Amino acid sequence: MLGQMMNTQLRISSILEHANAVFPHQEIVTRTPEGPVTRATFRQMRDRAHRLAHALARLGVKRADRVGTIAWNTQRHVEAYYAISGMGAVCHVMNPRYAHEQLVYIMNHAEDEVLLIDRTFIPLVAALRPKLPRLRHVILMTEAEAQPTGADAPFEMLNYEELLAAEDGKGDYPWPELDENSAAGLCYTSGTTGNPKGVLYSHRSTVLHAMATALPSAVNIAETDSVMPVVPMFHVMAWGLPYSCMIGGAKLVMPGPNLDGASLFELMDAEGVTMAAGVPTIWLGLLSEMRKRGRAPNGFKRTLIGGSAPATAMIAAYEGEFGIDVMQGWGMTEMSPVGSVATIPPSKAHLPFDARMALKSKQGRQVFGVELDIVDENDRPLPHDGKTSGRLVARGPWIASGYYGIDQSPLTSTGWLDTGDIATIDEDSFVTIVDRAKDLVKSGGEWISSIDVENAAMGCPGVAQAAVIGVPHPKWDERPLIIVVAAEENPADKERVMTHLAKVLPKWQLPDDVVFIDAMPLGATGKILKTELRERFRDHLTG
Ligand SMILES: Nc1ncnc2c1ncn2[C@@H]1O[C@H](COP(=O)(O)OP(=O)(O)OP(=O)(O)O)[C@@H](O)[C@H]1O
Repeated sequence: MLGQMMNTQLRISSILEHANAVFPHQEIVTRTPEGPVTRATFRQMRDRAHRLAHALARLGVKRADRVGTIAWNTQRHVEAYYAISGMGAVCHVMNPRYAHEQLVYIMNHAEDEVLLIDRTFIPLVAALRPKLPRLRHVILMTEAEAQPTGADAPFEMLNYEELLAAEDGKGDYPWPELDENSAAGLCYTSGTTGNPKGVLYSHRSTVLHAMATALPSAVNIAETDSVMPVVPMFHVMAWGLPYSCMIGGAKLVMPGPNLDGASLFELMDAEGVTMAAGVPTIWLGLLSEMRKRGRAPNGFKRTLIGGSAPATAMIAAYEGEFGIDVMQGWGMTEMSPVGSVATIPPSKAHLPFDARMALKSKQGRQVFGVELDIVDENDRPLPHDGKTSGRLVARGPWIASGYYGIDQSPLTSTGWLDTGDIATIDEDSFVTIVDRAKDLVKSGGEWISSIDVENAAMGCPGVAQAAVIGVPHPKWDERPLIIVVAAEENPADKERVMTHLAKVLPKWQLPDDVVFIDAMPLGATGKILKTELRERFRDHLTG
């Protein structure tokens, strides 16, 4: 017997219409790539998204066409998210930090017909343009009067505001009644091995992911919040925040291109940001700015840190020095991205500070909708005892079942997504990522977690950043090498780092050497690029 409830479809356009109906006066604030801070209400933004959809239709965009974006976190980019997906086309976000040949591959593979860009990326697109035969229009997201001409416009660009102005008075765009499984968004993983792979989100997966992440047991997004997604909109749809904030009714504060600690602090302070989200390297910058000023930005209460493991020392500094609640999130492009969030359950709230910080250093518990498990090499489930480690697998309605346009499956033999991470899960469902399988240091048949050694090093005074890699060793196959960026104040030296590590790690896990560098190489998403470090220091122990 079937239930008798309506089978209305989950669509991204319904998020926009809901926000317009229920939170019409809520604001989106942007520090634009041009500099000034702009603001609009959700209602104004919704009307502009309708006009953009009209304009794209006039340019010939049809259902299922791919429309690319290379843009910062801005109001116009959010409008593009809603207009493109709402009209039934596919919003293809691209990371401008990818290598040129990767971007050319991605855009040709996705067959983008129209591309929306910020002015920062004119030189980048000028270099790519001759290699993009399918691309019909490039739209520059800037004011009409700021549209470049002559040598500043090396290829033909339409102006975003002129396109919108031409649609004035047209009224609402008739959002099509799409099947909820229709494609809505496209994001390519960086593909540290081989070509990038496209993950194709649907309306259903996007809406469900946004609803689940907004829940109090996950990221907890409310109308009283002012949320700043520092995580770029070109990286896994800014972890779904442009959707979940409009479901929850939270004010959106978009930082544009300036992501240094001082710029973030100023905008957060002015806009009363209560919750901000980004990768660990961003929060190191903000932490040092807060220490310089001796205070946190006005109203700042919580931060969501994910994308790679935040050091326990940093979590403890946010909480201990500034009273800011750190939530760690774990996930991946193939998972829309959120899989788990670490928050302290009431049953553990009485624990001493260090024990609570240790719990927050785990990657947290699965959010509703996602099932997580660990398996052995034959895909057989392993015990959730907090000790046994295995390959972390996931399944759920916002987890990829394949890649766009290529015949390569990310699934295990039992149909779960293989995340490429090695993890333990305890009796309370807390997941601990031991390491990415490819980052584990394999020393004489034993595995050393680079995350554990990095965490230990980050607790050493005078260490600003630490990365551990496995390098070839004549006797043990691989041994850990630690690469350190020393803090400006009271910088650590080799002896201090090794003495500190010897106090907290077993002897066999101690790195064979400490190397100091001026700055960590960062990948396209702001994570430390271990592939580059491995390449650079491959011969360090063998000469
Ligand atoms: N909180 C976290 N703690 C530890 N690792 C994390 C965390 N969040 C994400 N990760 C790591 O990031 C991975 C997902 O990365 P993502 O999908 O963003 O692409 P990426 O880092 O660019 O990698 P690639 O494109 O090469 O697959 C996870 O599998 C995990 O290894």
